Amino acid sequence: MLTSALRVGVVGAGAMGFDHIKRLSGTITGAVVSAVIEPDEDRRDIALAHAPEAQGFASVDEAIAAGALDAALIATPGQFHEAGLLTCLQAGLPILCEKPLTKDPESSWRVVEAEIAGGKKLVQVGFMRRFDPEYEQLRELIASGRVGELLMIHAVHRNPSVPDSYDQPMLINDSVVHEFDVGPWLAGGSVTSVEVRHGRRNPNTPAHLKEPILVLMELDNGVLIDVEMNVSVRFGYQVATEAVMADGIARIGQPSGLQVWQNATFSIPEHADFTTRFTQAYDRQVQAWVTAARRFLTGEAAEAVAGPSAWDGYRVAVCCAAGVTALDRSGPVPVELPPVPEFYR
Ligand SMILES: NC(=O)C1=CN([C@@H]2O[C@H](COP(=O)(O)OP(=O)(O)OC[C@H]3O[C@@H](n4cnc5c(N)ncnc54)[C@H](O)[C@@H]3O)[C@@H](O)[C@H]2O)C=CC1
Ligand SMILES: O=C1[C@@H](O)[C@H](O)[C@@H](O)[C@H](O)[C@H]1O
Repeated sequence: MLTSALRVGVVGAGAMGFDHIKRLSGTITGAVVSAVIEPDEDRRDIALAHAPEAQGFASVDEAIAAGALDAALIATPGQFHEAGLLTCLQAGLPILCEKPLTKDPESSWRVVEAEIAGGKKLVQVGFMRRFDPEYEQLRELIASGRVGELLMIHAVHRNPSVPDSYDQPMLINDSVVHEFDVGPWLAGGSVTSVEVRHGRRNPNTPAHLKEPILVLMELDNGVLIDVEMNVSVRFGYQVATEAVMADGIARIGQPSGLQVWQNATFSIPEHADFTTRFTQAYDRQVQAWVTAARRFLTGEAAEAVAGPSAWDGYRVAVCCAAGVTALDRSGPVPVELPPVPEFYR
């Protein structure tokens, strides 16, 4: 039974894991980083310097065997998520797992099956856009019908640049993965097909990539969602959405902040990367998860989840698989999902 702060073990102390460690040690209430689980010793030591109450471990098994955590935040690269999830589920730990849930639909399904077998909802997936205040407002506006029925969504997802390790499927699996979650969440429907179009290549695009791409999702309620996925824009990081409704439009993700007029020029700052664009979303996501995990461990709640579930992670993995197929095929690729298991309804 949990009587004090939630002891969180952070698995993976790279870019996102380190960011979450600082968040958990600073802004989040009701939690403490009790374990930094990271095979790279240098990274582990740097992270431990920001988590004064934490012990360091090289693997999840060691940390669990030492009884060092009440809950796990998984921030390893996607291909390692399944192993970490299955180990933590086996130990009955609440888990916040960074996106994607796992690397493909088959492994995501195994996680869904393991969670159902355990009988408790323990897995929350880090689709943090659902916690961004503007996305929340847009969803509420669409659902209210105040501007009429939703017809289409236009989305842009622009990164200034990407590392050499970022390959063509990552346009889908690492980046559009967010739109596959948040688009249907906004529109209140389920994706039935995905199409990818390649237009003129950006001369700034790294030699091994072919982009920008345009991704078109068709939903079962007739709504179309298009996403410009563009990872060589140079000017900054931009994620913006326009919802077209019967009686008007609504936009989120527009530049805001200090406006400057100088030398016959008007400027507003733009984000350089996702860490500032989605600061509030990450903070609110982690706080909601900590609160839910605490309520679960004290017996006040039946589940440890306050956001996207393992089912959402599976559903998105199926969309990503269709999206990767669509990268090399003309026309729409169908998305076929089994019925939502009773456990997730
Ligand atoms: N929600 C968002 O906006 C973002 C989410 N992410 C997600 O966060 C996750 C991590 O991404 P990054 O931090 O960029 O990766 P990274 O490569 O910077 O860090 C990953 C760390 O995990 C460690 N690691 C690898 N295998 C491990 C294992 N079995 N146990 C413990 N540690 C292990 C590595 O040594 C490394 O330090 C990915 O799933 C990625 O998709 C990344 C960027 C933004
Ligand atoms: O998850 C993220 C990165 O991994 C990805 O590479 C970016 O495109 C996304 O905008 C960011 O939120």
